[in-house]
Amino acid sequence: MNLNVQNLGFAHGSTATLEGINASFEAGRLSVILGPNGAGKSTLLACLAGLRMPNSGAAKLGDEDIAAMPAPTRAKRIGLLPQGAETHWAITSEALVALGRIPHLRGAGASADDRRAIAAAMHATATDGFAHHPITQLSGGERARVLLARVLAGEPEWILADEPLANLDPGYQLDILDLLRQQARGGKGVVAVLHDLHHAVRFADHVVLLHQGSVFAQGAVDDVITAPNLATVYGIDALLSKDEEGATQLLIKGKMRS
Ligand SMILES: Nc1ncnc2c1ncn2[C@@H]1O[C@H](COP(=O)(O)OP(=O)(O)OP(=O)(O)O)[C@@H](O)[C@H]1O
Repeated sequence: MNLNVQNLGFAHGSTATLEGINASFEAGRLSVILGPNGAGKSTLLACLAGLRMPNSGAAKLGDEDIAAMPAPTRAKRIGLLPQGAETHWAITSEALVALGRIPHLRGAGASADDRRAIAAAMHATATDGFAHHPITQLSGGERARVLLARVLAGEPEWILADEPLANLDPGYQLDILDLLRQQARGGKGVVAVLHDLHHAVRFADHVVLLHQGSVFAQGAVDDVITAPNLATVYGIDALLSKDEEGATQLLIKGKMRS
């Protein structure tokens, strides 16, 4: 089942943020939304998660309008890791991850399934080592992984991650990207907003490049992350080539000279 947006428009007040967006995201793929600051990436992700109501068009899961889904159904099917998510109360990591099971609870406390899902999510994100530590005493990177574990614990069909690599060191960035790719290989739909073009080149199965609230290009990495597209959208001078194994390599040389 795919996640798709049809002629979607969204305005913050009277200012149009997204206009005429048509895009399709397939389960089993790691899709990446790219675009400069303010292009509308988070707003699009919020529409896909059903947290923003489009002013025109629709975001759909298969044929179902996401904005019209009952919230508990939506929360079971679509897990969102918001940008810059923070926690200000001293809940333990494990208790925070357990909150990801709320859509599944039936009032009788945690089931064996809940405990298994929580343990699996903490193991996958390497957060089990600080399961009993208060979240307020973790580093930014550790906290980011716990917040991702919370999404995974809900075992949603779709994982929407808004800048999931913020605060992570390079090693953990690769681990999280690997984890998101594994989730996609396992059949889930994964849509991540990223800023790092190198990561997008290396990990994305599908890219949607936004520019000023519209889709500038979408498709396979090699069709979207091209030197002319990067020059227009980001104003950067980039060189793309293939290495001896056929993998795309990106070199950002600098800003375009005007
Ligand atoms: N709550 C809001 N009220 C008014 N305008 C907003 C609000 N949230 C976002 N915007 C505006 O909508 C536009 C798109 O914002 P959005 O956060 O979707 O962009 P983004 O591509 O995710 O940016 P970034 O890479 O900086 O996170 C921006 O111009 C932003 O200023």
